[in-house]
Order: sequence, then C-alpha cells, then structure tokens
Amino acid sequence: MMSHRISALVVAAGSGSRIGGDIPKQYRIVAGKPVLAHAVDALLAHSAIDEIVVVIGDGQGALYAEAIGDRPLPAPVIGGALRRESVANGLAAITGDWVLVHDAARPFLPASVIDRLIKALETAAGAIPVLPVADTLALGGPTLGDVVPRETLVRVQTPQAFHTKLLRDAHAAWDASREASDDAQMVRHARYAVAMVEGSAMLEKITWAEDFGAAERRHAPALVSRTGMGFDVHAFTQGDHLWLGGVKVPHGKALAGHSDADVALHALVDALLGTIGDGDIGSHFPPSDERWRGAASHQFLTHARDLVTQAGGRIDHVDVTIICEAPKIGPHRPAIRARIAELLAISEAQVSVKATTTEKLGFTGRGEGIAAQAVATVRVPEVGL
Ligand SMILES: Nc1ccn([C@@H]2O[C@H](COP(=O)(O)OP(=O)(O)OP(=O)(O)O)[C@@H](O)[C@H]2O)c(=O)n1
Ligand SMILES: C[C@](O)(CO)[C@H](O)COP(=O)(O)O
Repeated sequence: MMSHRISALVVAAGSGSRIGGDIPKQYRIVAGKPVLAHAVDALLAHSAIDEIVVVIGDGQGALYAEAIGDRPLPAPVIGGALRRESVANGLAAITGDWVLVHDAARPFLPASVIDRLIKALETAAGAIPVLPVADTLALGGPTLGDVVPRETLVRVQTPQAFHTKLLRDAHAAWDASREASDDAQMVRHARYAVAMVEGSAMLEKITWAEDFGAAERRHAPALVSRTGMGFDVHAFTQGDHLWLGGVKVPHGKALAGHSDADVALHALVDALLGTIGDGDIGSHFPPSDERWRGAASHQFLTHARDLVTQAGGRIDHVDVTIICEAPKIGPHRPAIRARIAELLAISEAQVSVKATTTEKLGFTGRGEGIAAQAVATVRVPEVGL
C-alpha cells in the first residue's frame, strides 16, 4: 500500500466569543493543561502523524508559546477572521499529501478516531467523525418549525481528514460570500466523496462556558472517596506557648517533641496519608532525622497535601478534634480553621475543628499532655488504587 505523509492542521485562531473570558478558550486550562496542548499532545502521540501545524489568531503568539512550551512544532501560522480562512492559511503551510484538520477546541482526541480517519482515506477523498443525534431536532426561528427526522442527521466532529490537494481545490472553488463552518461541506460541494467514521463523545467541542466543566468530567477518571484517620499525643513541658493547628497559642506550658510538636497537624498529616495509604508522619519525617528538630509542622502538612494531589486526589473535607483540659481551644478555633484551610488550599467550609476534655480522666485529664484525632475525606482516581 502506498505510504502517505500525513499533516495535522490544528485551527486555534478563534476568539471564543461564545464563551468570553479574558483569553480565548483554546488557551485556557482544562484537566491540568491548556485546551490546545491536549489536542496537540494527542496528535504528537500518534505515530501516523508526520507534521503538526497550528493556526493561531493574530496577536495570540504569547498565548500560543505559553500553551505549547517546548513541544517540537514548526512556527504557527496566522489564521483569518473565519475558520475556513484559517484552514486555507494553514493549508499553504503543510507538506503532507493527506491532512487532518482539527479544532483546537476539541481537546480530547482518541487515537482510535485518527486510526479510523486514516483508514477511510484509502478509499475516499475525505473522512469525518460523526455521532448519531439523540434529541429530536426541529427548525427553529421565531416560531417552532418542522421536526427534522433525526435518522437523516449526524453530529459532525473533527478531525476532518482529506487528500490535501482535493481540500485545497475545494477551498479555491468555494464561493467566499458563503460561510462554511467545516471543511467537509466544501469538499462535498466540490463533488468529492466524504466518508463518515464513528466519532467519539470525548471529541465534544468546548463552545460555551459550561462545556469546561463537562470536559473536566469527561477527562477525569472516575473518582472514588477515601477516608483516613490520624491520632497523635504530645506531653507538656516547660514553656510559655504551644503550636496547635499551625497557630501559636500562648499557654503556661509547651508541648514536647522533635518538631514543634503541633499535635493537631500531626494527626491531620496521618489522616491525609491514610487516604492514599502512604505510611505515616514518622515514615516521612523520622524523629531521628536532625533536619526536623524544631521544625514547623505546617511543612509536614503541605507535604501530605502534595502527595494526595500527586496521586490525583482532591481533599473534600478534614475534621480535627483536639483533646485537652487546657488551653481552651474555642478562642483559637477560627484561626486554626483558617490556617488549616490555607495550608491545604481548600475552603474553610471544608475544615472542621473541634475540642473536648476527658472529664479529668486519663493523661489528658491530669494535664500531662494533649491528644488529637483527625479524619480526612479525599476523592482519588479509581484507576490509581
Ligand atoms: N477564525 C477562526 C475561527 C475559529 N477557529 C477555530 O475553529 C475551531 C472551532 O471554532 P469555534 O468553536 O467556533 O471557535 P471560536 O470561533 O473561537 O468560537 P466562537 O464562535 O464562540 O467565537 C476552534 O478551535 C477555533 O479556534 C479558527 O481557527 N479561526
Ligand atoms: C468544524 C466543526 O467543529 C464541525 O462540527 C463545527 O462546524 C465548528 O462550528 P463553529 O460554529 O465554528 O463552532
């Protein structure tokens, strides 16, 4: 079978007017990186794609450079006021005899769709991914018009794949006074056959503001809830203050410990580590390690937070209970709650801080020390467990 040089032409020159916002949608972050970067990375990852050219809007160079970083791409092409003009400008820059034209606004591009499109080009001038229509569709306007039988309709996606020369011919022959929202209609108008292949729900275009949330949900693997519990104790010693929940609390005693002995944060560290099954505070910060002598415990908590994040986790809620006869926790509760929320980069509504005595019973009742319990609820990707 003859081999072909296949170019991908990513059109990213739009202004995203239907979404608005301070930067065009293709440069905004979804699922951890710019929309455009997702699309480009999917094409970079496909072995059949020999060249990727991105078409950007005039003045979008800095946004493009930030989104693409050091990915190995040729210089971008400047697009036009209309999508078809952007495609035409891009066609002048590509070198492949086959081309896939893709909306940057469709970030998630399954390799299986690329496979199907390339296969279809073996026997057709063009090929596009389509999906069936689920809703009843009717002619709109000032009054409801006739229903259009959905069996006669498909939802058209991109990439749209073509023999490059035929697409160039179709653009050249197109009546510039007419709009063309995609390339397939231009190729069909030039009387070339355009095949249809199965599209994908992952290929949905980001068009309106709510589409970003839908895209995040489409991309994020199923998240499952995990709960962890932590417990810690520190004895009192001489001093004039102690640290609780990242807050300095004046008191007639201090708490003894290798670090700053913040018993509340230590319990919370163990609770977070418990949600991802990653040991405990002692395994991460051994009391035998001189680096942690007198250390502020907030760094232990942010480390546990980062481990949860690196595991793809999202902290939903934490609940800390401080157990002691003194000091009184109530006056410090707002500050402790705010500090824990700040350290975990969550809202205060996601942080509960409670306190209790043991009715003079046990070591806490005798004023020998302070205990703390913590529970953390985190959502983590199911695949990772
Ligand atoms: N003059 C244009 C218009 C659109 N596009 C690109 O074509 C794709 C699909 O177009 P659309 O979703 O309509 O993007 P925008 O035109 O930016 O959106 P809007 O219509 O809301 O302004 C997008 O990746 C967009 O960047 C382009 O390259 N050049
Ligand atoms: C090209 C396209 O994405 C195929 O569905 C669609 O036509 C783009 O339309 P828009 O008006 O530019 O969003």
